[in-house]
Amino acid sequence: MAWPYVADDTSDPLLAADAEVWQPFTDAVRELVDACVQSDVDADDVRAAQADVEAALARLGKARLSTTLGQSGTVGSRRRAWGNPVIGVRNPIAPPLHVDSDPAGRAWSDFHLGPAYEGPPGLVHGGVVSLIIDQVLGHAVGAGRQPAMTGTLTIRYERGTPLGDLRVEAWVERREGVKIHAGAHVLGPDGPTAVAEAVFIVPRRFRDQLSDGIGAADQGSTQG
Ligand SMILES: CCCCCCCCCCCCCCCC(=O)SCCNC(=O)CCNC(=O)[C@H](O)C(C)(C)COP(=O)(O)OP(=O)(O)OC[C@H]1O[C@@H](n2cnc3c(N)ncnc32)[C@H](O)[C@@H]1OP(=O)(O)O
Repeated sequence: MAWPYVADDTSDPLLAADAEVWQPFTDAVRELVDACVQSDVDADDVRAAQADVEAALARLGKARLSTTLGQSGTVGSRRRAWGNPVIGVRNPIAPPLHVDSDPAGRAWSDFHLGPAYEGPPGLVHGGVVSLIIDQVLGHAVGAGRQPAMTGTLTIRYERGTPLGDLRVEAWVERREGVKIHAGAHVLGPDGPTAVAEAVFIVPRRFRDQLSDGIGAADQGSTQG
């Protein structure tokens, strides 16, 4: 099976210009989501705001992409993860996280989660914690430039994760053939709130293309 991306020839300057338009718009929609869960105005204001949102929807709905943002790419398989729900430039669901990584297989991010991500009162929804851990694990594993997918993800929720400023760290622990074992945790003001173990798998369909980079030679530990 081929790469699941549709290549296009969008240049870097065009991409940057596109981001300049969409990023502020997405930020505004994210604030709208926050207002949706936090605003305390009366019913007339809510109805008036709904009409404004519906007008915006009519304008945006005039044209639609033929693929998802994740499927569209650029020449050379460079990916445009603009629709990603954790880091996407065009996804207001994304907090968004800015994730740093290094080639040794470590990834980390300092981020903020507001009331739109609440599960238990004042705490982050466990599924959101898992979403963020999965993504940042993906960056740690992807730092080795191997396209791998989460096979198994185990999370131990040590204590509630408070809404607010948080940090996530992930690291590759070892590679065993097509399996990449990795770990991660989310840190709140009082230390780790959730600790994860994961096994990423290089899917069968990618193994032939990557046979040089996978195997016993990749064994190693980079716990961070
Ligand atoms: C180019 C670089 C770009 C860099 C860019 C950087 C940025 C990068 C950011 C990405 C950020 C995304 C981060 C989100 C990550 C997701 O959310 S991924 C989405 C969630 N995961 C899925 O949807 C996966 C669904 N499952 C599958 O597609 C397939 O089951 C899998 C996992 C690919 C495995 O299928 P397969 O390739 O056919 O595997 P198979 O040959 O049967 O088994 C191979 C080995 O793996 C083991 N295995 C199979 N399945 C599993 C499993 N689920 N658990 C544990 N072990 C398993 C088998 O037992 C076997 O082991 P051995 O017998 O060899 O010892």
